[in-house]
Amino acid sequence: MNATTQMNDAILQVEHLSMKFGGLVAIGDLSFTARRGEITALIGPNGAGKTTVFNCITGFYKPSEGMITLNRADGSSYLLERLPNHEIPARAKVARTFQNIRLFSGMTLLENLLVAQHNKLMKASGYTVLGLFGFSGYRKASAESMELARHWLEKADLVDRADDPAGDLPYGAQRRLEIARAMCTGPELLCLDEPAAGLNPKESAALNELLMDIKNNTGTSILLIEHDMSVVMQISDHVVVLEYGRKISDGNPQSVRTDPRVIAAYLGVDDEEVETVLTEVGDEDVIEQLDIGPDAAHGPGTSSSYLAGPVTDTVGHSEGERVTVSKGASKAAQVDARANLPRKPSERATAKPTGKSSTAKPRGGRK
Ligand SMILES: Nc1ncnc2c1ncn2[C@@H]1O[C@H](COP(=O)(O)OP(=O)(O)OP(=O)(O)O)[C@@H](O)[C@H]1O
Repeated sequence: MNATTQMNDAILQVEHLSMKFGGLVAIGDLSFTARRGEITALIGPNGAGKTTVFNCITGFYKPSEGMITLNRADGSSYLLERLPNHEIPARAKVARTFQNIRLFSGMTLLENLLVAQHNKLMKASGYTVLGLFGFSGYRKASAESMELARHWLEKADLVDRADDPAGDLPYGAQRRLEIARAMCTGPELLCLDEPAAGLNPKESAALNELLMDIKNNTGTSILLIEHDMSVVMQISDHVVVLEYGRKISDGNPQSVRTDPRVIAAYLGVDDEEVETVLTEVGDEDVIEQLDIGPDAAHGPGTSSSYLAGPVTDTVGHSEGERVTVSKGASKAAQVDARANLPRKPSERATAKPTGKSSTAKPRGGRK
């Protein structure tokens, strides 16, 4: 694969992105790529910086440093951090949904999908009232908008409720309507912020089906923030993991799932599974870490600049050795530090589960 092909394969390139809020470094030197036609998931514990990354991509925040490049299928590229906010959906073709549903709840489902196409319709009217009645271009655009709205209502399995107010829909259906509305803008990159939050298993399955349909049958690539690991593991092609604003893992779902740094930072798997995986990688120290629970001293909210800081901390090791890690080090960094310790081969071979039950949970709860 040559360099040009690789460039075209990347719909989104995030390079050395940093976002600071006063003394708080919410994102620190983050780089990753989302490939065209794939579902890329951005995961990490609460406060890891996922929504901040979305806000930088979609123009809500201007990053402190770094470059965000959107490569459209027609070969044009846009530096999103330099594009005015309103041009990001219109020119770069990036659409997003939010953690909190933002539908027009008093409008019908159909009206919600037509409003999303307002710009296209206004353009076709020539921006005049006369245009609304006189231009054949407007009538054609209007018919196309209705057709597109109907298409996405069908895809979202909502066509039977087209004339109901959006606010009357069950929660899972509202989530699908939001995605349908975003798809009516014809995005090349669809950014979804926790689309499965609050869904029951049946609604979650319907969401997975809709997202797989988008992936397989449209040219739209998906970037997804999600806490629901059943969604992430089932539909993602590529997973990027953040902790304290830094990338700690990047790969396919299977490799990320078994990465000890991820397990230590973001316990999105069953307790038994955590122990099995850690035993397989021979790291009993991490299991002990998990039993201690979340590292409140290093968590968000307790430090005004927890990514930076030369202060060091000395951590006792079960075999009497001592590992020095930076005081602000994340659990992932501590796992890395321990991984560098010399170990006797015989000890590695005989590593056994401790039999202790891991009690640590992902930091914080869902919003
Ligand atoms: N506008 C802001 N001003 C100050 N701090 C902010 C702002 N937005 C985000 N932060 C801080 O940046 C850090 C990352 O927040 P962010 O919401 O991006 O995390 P997240 O990974 O999306 O979390 P969650 O999973 O809970 O949604 C947090 O410490 C948060 O308090």
